[in-house]
Amino acid sequence: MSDTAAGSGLAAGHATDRSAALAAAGRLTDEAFETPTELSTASISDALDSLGLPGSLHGIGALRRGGRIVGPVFTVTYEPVDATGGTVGDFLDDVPVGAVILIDNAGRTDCTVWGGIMSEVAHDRGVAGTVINGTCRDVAVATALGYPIWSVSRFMRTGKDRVRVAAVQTSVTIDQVVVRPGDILVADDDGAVVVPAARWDEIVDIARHIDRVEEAIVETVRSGATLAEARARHGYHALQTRKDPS
Ligand SMILES: O=C([O-])CC(=O)C(=O)O
Ligand SMILES: [Mg+2]
Repeated sequence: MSDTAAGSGLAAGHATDRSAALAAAGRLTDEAFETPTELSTASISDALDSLGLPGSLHGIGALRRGGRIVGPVFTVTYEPVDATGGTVGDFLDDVPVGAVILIDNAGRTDCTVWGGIMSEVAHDRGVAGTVINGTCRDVAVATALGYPIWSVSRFMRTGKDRVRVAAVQTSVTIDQVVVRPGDILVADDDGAVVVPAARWDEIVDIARHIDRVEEAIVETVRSGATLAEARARHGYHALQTRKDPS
């Protein structure tokens, strides 16, 4: 058990080494995974558009402003239960350090799949954040911790006796976006977007190019051009236009 796990009083055997944890989370290792701090979900979404790739998770928004996460996805799928016995959070002991938990409860908003105890534990263990196709509660706890959450909504009725974990680390489909364990999720004030792990470097390069062009447009306007002139000069409209159908 590492010092970190000991210090937070967590169970022995929990993955605390980042490289091993990332490898366990999916197909990526630390070395293969650059995490640029500057790229926005908007730039990444435009980069995906330019390649004809899906990835933007429509309907899922930031619980509070100012959060930003980048990390490999640990997927969790929930299903409804008719009788008692279902619960939430059974998977949390297995989530590696640095992973982003992506929970698919089919967009259900009448009962939770995340709450304050889970925020406390995930925060202590160094989980990057939680993205939920569904709802969560105990938002004040997450806010006090600074633990970042993106979800469809917030609502206080528990998922206990209403849902249960059906699968972990299998592909999930959210808003027609197929997400595989180990794909890279980026989330900020504009929402959450997922990039296939194998396309990450390519998407990062394109997103950086888009950022540079957009900065040049603003500079061009500040130098005296009209917005129309600046956009035309730098090819603004075509930035995200599909160029390489795949
Ligand atoms: O029932 C839930 O949503 C879980 C919960 O409150 C918690 O983890 O504190
Ligand atoms: Mg609670």
